Parts: sequence; C-alpha cells; structure tokens
Amino acid sequence: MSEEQELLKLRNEIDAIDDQLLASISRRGQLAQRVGEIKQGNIYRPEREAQVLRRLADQNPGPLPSVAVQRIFRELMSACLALEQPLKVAYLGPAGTFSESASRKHFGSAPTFMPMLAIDDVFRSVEAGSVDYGVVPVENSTEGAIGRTLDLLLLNPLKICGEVKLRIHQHLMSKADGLGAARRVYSHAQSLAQCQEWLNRNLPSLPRVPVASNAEAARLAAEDPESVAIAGEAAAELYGLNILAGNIEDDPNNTTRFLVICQHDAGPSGKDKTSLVCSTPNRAGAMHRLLQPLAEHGVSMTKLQSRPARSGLWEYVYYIDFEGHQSEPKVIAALADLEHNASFVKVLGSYPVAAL
Ligand SMILES: C=C(O[C@@H]1C=C(C(=O)O)C=C[C@H]1O)C(=O)O
Repeated sequence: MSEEQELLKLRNEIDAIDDQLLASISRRGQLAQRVGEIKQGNIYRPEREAQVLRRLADQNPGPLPSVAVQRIFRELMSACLALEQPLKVAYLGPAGTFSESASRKHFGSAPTFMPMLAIDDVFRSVEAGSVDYGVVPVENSTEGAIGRTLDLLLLNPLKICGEVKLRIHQHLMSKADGLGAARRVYSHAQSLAQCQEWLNRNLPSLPRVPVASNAEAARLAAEDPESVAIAGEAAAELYGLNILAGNIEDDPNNTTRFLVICQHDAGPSGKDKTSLVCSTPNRAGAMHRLLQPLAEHGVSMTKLQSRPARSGLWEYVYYIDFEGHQSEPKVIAALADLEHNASFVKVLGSYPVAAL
C-alpha cells in the first residue's frame, strides 16, 4: 500500500470512529436529560462530575494524557448539564481575568459567565439567586491568602461546593511588537509581586503601575502602545495583544486556588475536603486543644490560616481545611469534639478535591 492509500484508509477509519463518537455523545445527552427529569432540586452535581473525571483518568489507556481526556469530558459534561439546566456563573471580573479561566476550567464553556466588579458582588449575586454559582480566588501559592474572600466566607450564609486550582502563567504583553517604546508596566499588585524578580532583572527602570485587575492592565495596554501589561493568555487574546515574554512568573509552580460558592451543599465524592472557620479563647494551649480532635480521629489537616477577627485587637479566627466529607463518621466525630473545644465554629462546606 502506498503512503497515500494508507492515509486515505486511516482517515476513513477516523471518520467511522467520529460517527460512533457522535452517536455515543448524543445518547449520553439523552441520558443526562432523563437524569435531569428524575433529579429533585439541584441539577448540577459537583461530586458526580468529579467522580466521572477521576474514573476516566484511572481508566485511561493512553496515548492521550489523562489531562487531555479529562478536558474533553469536562466539556462534554458541561454540554450535557446545559441540556438539563443552563447555569449562570459569576466570577471576579472583568472578562479575561484568571477567575474567568478558573470558572471555565471548572464548569466547561456551556454556562453563561457573568463578570463582577468585586469579590463582594460575586457573593451578593449568588446569595440573591441572580446566578447559580460564584467563583472567587482564595489563595495564591506565592502571595498567600485573599483576605476579602476569607472575611466574606465568615459573614455569608453561602456554602463552598468546589475548588479549582489554576497554574498561573503571567505574560508580558503589548500592542507593539517590541519593548522599545515601553514607558510603564500595568498589572494587578499580586501579579506585579509574582513577577518582581523578572522585572528587576529585565525591566528595572520601568515604573510598575498597579491597577484593579490584569484584564484592566491589558485593556490599558491595548489603548496605549507606550504601556505594557502583565496578564494571562486569556487577556492577551481578548485585547489582541502580542506576548513579548511568556511565563515570567518568578515561581514556576505559581498556582491560585479558587472556591466555588453556592446556596447548597455538595454530596460526598469519595475524595473530599471540608473547610471551616473557628475561634478559640486566648488561653495557653488553646490552639493545641482546638486541633487535637482532628489528630485523634485520624483526620488530616491540609490548611491552617489565621486572620484578624473584627471583634477585638489581637484576636484571630482560624480557617481550617481537612480531608474528608462532613457526612463521614470520623469527620462527624472530629467536628463534634472540635465544636466542644472552640468558642465558635462555622462549617463552610464539604466539596470534591479538584479533579482537573
Ligand atoms: C447527568 C447528571 O447531571 C449533571 C451532568 C453530569 C454528566 O454529564 O455526567 C454529571 C453531573 C451533573 O452535574 C447526573 O447527575 O448524573
């Protein structure tokens, strides 16, 4: 067989497989619609979606990497869910921010995504019911906690029903093809901080101007060729900017964690996390007593973050994440003891560990 004949044969086979895939996808859509008719209450089930993604990664025979398989199925589930219920998702805007990328990573591209001006507005719109879900940043591996999100979790009745981890790649971008005309660098203060060593080495004399978001920085750079911006790829695409230097973040593992907030709890997926906020009286050994129940019941803590309480000087609230779902017996036992030792406890939610 000549190479040309072989090519034709392979493509015919691919066409046949695409037909089979299309028939399977359509059947999947019909089944999802029927599931939607049977389900009561919330249609979106983050625990089920996480299980589907994990199972496919486990079963993946290759040669496609599991992350590629998961992305395809993420999109497929997004389209199937849209047949059951079109979702509205609010995120910290404007369009082109990492929060938007995180929202799309978690929900796929089928929902209507609504940019909000501030983290407060994301919480408010979920609470008011004008959107179904909200996506807010909570911590960055280089720059630490996002205080406003932590404060609002404490004050708000909403639940955490998911987490998204996004590798943050920062790029230097401009309307111009080179840096010759550059007079200033715009970016969000967090992004300027994440790229400070690169800026010190490569652009030491350019003034750094913090603005409200990376996307706003990209918008300003699009209007003025004498300005460059540091932002993500989505912002470069949105504003038609050239990437002059890619991946300029100082820490190559730079990751931001986002939370998905909503009005209801997520069910157990088999690999979950629980978040809570609590406080303890300012006494010797109080912190030890507070955390002891977790160790005693074999519950593994993944995060401990303190934050000044609004109630008094040098008083703190503690944000704790641990492995497990609040419906699991050992978590129920640990929570009961923790509530006994703490002066205040609020469980913020149990949710699947990020599957993507
Ligand atoms: C089909 C369902 O509803 C939604 C769609 C899913 C899917 O396409 O696999 C999974 C979970 C839900 O968000 C379901 O609950 O099984």
